[in-house]
Amino acid sequence: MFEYEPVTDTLGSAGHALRLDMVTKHYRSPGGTVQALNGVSLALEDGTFTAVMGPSGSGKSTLLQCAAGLDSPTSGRVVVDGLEMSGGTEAQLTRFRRGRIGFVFQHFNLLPTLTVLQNATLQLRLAGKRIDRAHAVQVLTRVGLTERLDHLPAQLSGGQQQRVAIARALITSPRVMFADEPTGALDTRGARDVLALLQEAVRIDGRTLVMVTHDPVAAAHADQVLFLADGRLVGRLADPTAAAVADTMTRLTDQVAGGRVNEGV
Ligand SMILES: Nc1ncnc2c1ncn2[C@@H]1O[C@H](COP(=O)(O)OP(=O)(O)OP(=O)(O)O)[C@@H](O)[C@H]1O
Repeated sequence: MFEYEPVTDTLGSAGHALRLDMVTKHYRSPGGTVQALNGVSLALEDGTFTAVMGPSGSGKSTLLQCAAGLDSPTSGRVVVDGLEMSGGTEAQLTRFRRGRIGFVFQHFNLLPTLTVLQNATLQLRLAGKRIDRAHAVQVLTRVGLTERLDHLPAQLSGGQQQRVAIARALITSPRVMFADEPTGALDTRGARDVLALLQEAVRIDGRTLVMVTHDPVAAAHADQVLFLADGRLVGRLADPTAAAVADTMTRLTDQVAGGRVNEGV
């Protein structure tokens, strides 16, 4: 029996792969309390690609960590696949994430002593699931790594390592995939390949993707861009172009510098 109860309130989660209701996150630091997130609410439909942007320190990584169940909000709730995730023990959260949530990190987070195939199937192994080698090879073929199954991460380029990380996330068939600066450590070509694969995960497999990025070109691959400033959502751009994203970011950064965040972008 699963520990988390389905959400049956009047706000309605139907069709929403991910929903955040008034999520706040406060950190205690030597200088006092930092309000990293200040009442963030959003609802993302199935099979959509959302980029999250904002000035440094605006709360992007905190938002991703809380939405992905890697950290707990101070208040508010996170609903994935119609089930509330907030709260619970670390073991319960880990079980909840399995099969629902995939994560792609900026620095790949591969284990250096495991091969490509072993890294890609690690989550299944940790969950005690049977490894379907044919399926794993199929996913690795799709990300262009058929010839590299027995290589170690150190024998791969950055772009190839990130493709292993994408395969690792895809193999568990998650409802929602989170990517934190997935192209931040890659050259232009590596970044382009990774963005194409992430787009494919949404368009072909119907995954819901949330990606934090500083790069307007990367953000322009998404269906929409959400802008954060001082821990609040302050704007949204649908069908973004790189130029429109860059322009909005410039205005937002100027507003933050001038203390005019509440004007919206
Ligand atoms: N563990 C922590 N302890 C204390 N403060 C934290 C912690 N993590 C984040 N913060 C603070 O919370 C705020 C939001 O940080 P966060 O990393 O989410 O921002 P960001 O938008 O991702 O920034 P960047 O673009 O620079 O990566 C910042 O003021 C940061 O200093």
